[in-house]
Amino acid sequence: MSGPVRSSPVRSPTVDGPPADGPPVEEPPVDGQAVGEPPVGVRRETWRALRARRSALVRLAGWSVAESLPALLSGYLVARAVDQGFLAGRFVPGLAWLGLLAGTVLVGAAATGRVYRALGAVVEPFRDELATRVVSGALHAATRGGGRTQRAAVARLTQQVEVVRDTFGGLLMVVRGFLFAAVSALVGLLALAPVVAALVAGPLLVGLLVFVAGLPAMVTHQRRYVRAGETLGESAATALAGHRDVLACRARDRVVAEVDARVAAQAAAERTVARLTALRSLSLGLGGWAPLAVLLLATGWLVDRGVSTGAVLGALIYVSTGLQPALRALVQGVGGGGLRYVVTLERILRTSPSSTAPPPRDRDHPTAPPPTPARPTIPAPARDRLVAPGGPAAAVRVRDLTFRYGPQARPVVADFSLTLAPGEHLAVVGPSGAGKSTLAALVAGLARPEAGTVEIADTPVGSRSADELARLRVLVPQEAYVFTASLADNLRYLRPDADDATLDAALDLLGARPLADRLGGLAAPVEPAVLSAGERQVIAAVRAWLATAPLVILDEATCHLDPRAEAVVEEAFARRPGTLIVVAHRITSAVRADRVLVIDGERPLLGDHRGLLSRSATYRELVGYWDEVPPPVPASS
Ligand SMILES: Nc1ncnc2c1ncn2[C@@H]1O[C@H](COP(=O)(O)OP(=O)(O)OP(=O)(O)O)[C@@H](O)[C@H]1O
Repeated sequence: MSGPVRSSPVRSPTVDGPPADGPPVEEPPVDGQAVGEPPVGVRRETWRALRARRSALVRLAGWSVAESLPALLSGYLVARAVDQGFLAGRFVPGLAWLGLLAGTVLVGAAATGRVYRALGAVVEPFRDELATRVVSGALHAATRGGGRTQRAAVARLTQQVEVVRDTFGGLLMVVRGFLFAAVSALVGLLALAPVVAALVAGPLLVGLLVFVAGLPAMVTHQRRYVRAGETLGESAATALAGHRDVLACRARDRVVAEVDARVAAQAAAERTVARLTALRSLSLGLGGWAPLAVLLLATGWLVDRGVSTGAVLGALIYVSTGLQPALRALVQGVGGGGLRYVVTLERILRTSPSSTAPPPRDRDHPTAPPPTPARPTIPAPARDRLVAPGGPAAAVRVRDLTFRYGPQARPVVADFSLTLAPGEHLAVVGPSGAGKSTLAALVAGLARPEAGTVEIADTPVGSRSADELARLRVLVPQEAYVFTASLADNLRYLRPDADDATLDAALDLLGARPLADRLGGLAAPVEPAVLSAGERQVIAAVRAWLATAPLVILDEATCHLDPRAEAVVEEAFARRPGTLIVVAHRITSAVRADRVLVIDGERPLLGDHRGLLSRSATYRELVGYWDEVPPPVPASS
């Protein structure tokens, strides 16, 4: 029974703790960003990246000066061409001034290529740093969390690194472009006539102020929009990954409603972001268009005050070809890519630890992995209860088992002990990823523990051959193995001496008769590819039921069957002589078992269904996913 639609954290289970049971531990969200929080370290990180590349920035500035030459001289040269050339009837000097302007344009174009080269020297190392940070963060998280990286999270983060790279480069270009264009234009205007510069600078400043004042709100809503997109993605991915559980626990409507709500939230956030673009248009209108209007309106007044016609024309050129495009690029670049830069970098910094900060180490053993917290083992009274005094030997005895998937990984099973009496029926439940299948593999002798022992029928399973293990236990995994041969051959695989009557009886008992009839009887060929997952599970279940091994472990082996067919199979196994462990994915499996082992992080518990309902919040939470059971038993029962 795994927790549906809940992506559980990787936790190390041990079996049974004290009866008291605290509230379930909630995993902190991957990103704890609350909407409206100020950027975390984005400014600091950006300055650090810029300071670390000072020489590249100096080169960038140098080439930017050369690139800005046309912006600096255009109005001035045009004014000269008009005043000293064309208006005075002297075409050759007029054309010479324009020729000079063409020369500056060529110089500027040549410098633009160099600008991009210098830009790469600033942006690319920053991107590499972030990529390193993301990858090492994911590796550390994986080694802390049991060996598996969150592939979706890493893919998302690396995609975000590319977004930061692009937007960082874009931001540098537009801010730099605006600064050089604005300074060039203002210097040019001052050279033409200081009064013209004053007329242009006023509205330009107002437009800039409006834009800067609106930036915090834009950042907040952009962040909300990004977060909404991610929440929607996570929610949809979880729902997809858990669709089997969702259907099994009839939670479809609830999950659809949840995903719908996320879609609506993202749409609302996107609408707000779109509305805020109006603020950008306002600042562009004030800073870019108002100076033009002011100049045109003031033309007569300027000429009366002795400003030449060429100077007025030159001023218009400064505004329309220099200031206005640069301001538009700034407003659009900062309001679009710039906001994405802030929000995306902020998320990377939150999600991935700094690569310069080493992971915590044991001081005495510098190469030791991070310490894992001590975990409780089954207390003695609980262990004793499982074996009747003076009764037969234990069917399964697990002692102090510890297992991890890699030397640096956190243990999935730690100091785990458990004893099952012969004939006992145990259900193992817990959220997805809690370690149920790992435990099943360890008990079956398929995984080798780092420490501890497993005995089945008083026989240690460690270093046994496959044949010896097959005599001790049968493990039926979720993906049933069926091979191309007759149905009878498939069923006899673990018990070659079974006669047809035995096979027929097993088929009837496990509810597999309709399938056998449809296939054409025991002698009919079985083609695995044309069977459904449920049909393959039925065949594998009958085969396991026929085996003579004293222990059967069903690891979600009936998950593709409907509840009624599953009940038939499990009841057949429960009546079969021997011990049964069921990794359960429906509450009915837990209700049927003698005992239930709840694996969930640091507080695993062992008990029966009713007892666990009254004393385990985790168990109640798991049960709450299913609507096919009666409400929890009150604490007094
Ligand atoms: N081959 C593997 N390599 C590395 N880590 C693994 C491997 N198999 C499982 N894990 C990790 O071990 C932990 C326990 O996994 P396990 O499959 O035993 O959980 P489970 O409770 O059976 O989950 P589910 O109900 O989803 O099958 C998880 O964190 C999982 O990511």
